[in-house]
Amino acid sequence: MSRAGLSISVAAMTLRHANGTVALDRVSLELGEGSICAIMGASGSGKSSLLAAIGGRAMACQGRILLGGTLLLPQTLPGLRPMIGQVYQDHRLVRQSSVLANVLAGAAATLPLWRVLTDRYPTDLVERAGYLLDLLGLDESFLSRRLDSLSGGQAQRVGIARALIGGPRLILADEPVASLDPPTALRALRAISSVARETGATVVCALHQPDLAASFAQRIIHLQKGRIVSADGSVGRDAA
Ligand SMILES: Nc1ncnc2c1ncn2[C@@H]1O[C@H](COP(=O)(O)OP(=O)(O)OP(=O)(O)O)[C@@H](O)[C@H]1O
Repeated sequence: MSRAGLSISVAAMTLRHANGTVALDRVSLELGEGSICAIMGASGSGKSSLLAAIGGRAMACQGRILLGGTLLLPQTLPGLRPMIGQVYQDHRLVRQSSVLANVLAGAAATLPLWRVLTDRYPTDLVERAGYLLDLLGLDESFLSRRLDSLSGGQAQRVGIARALIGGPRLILADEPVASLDPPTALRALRAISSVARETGATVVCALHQPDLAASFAQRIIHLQKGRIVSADGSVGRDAA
């Protein structure tokens, strides 16, 4: 599995929420394909808003975003979305479904509809789900468990596996280790970066822990009140 990651180009982007709050203020950012970037900043600084904008979940009111050279617009989003794996801050998992079904949902967009509707997923994909969960520290006994029987930290790792299973060219992770103890957090970030290296995916990840960001990312971007106040490191894999 080797495909190029998506480059990211954000130019003078301003994002204003419906209530008038300016969450991002003229943010510009260039990330090379396959690079791993951490976004840091205090609560409310705009990390989730930036990830939402790049993931096409919040349209910029000014500026532009290009993913792999394609301008992000409502009409280009359906083509881009299957290339993006997203880890949400609030997990967005189906509590009544099994762990396996939740993970496989991340690959649904890449499969023929009949497979999704009949719940008949390719064997290699089911094996991949087990592999990813194992990488994240959840053994195969978790596959058949209902999501609502899991702890918060276990559920968070299911959300990570769901984002990774479709072989995304871009991984956007919003505080993916917020519910995890330090060793498990490190393990989860290593799982994300090892899958990204394997597939060539670009990664943008919001984190609160400076030590984890330093060990995980080639580049760290600091946000403050919706603006980039510093961006360490260089773009692309050469900074590894
Ligand atoms: N749906 C929304 N409607 C209105 N304002 C919002 C909305 N979502 C976020 N905001 C505001 O936008 C700003 C940026 O919020 P954002 O969630 O991006 O910050 P964050 O850095 O991810 O914070 P945290 O670390 O707490 O998750 C904040 O002032 C927040 O109150």
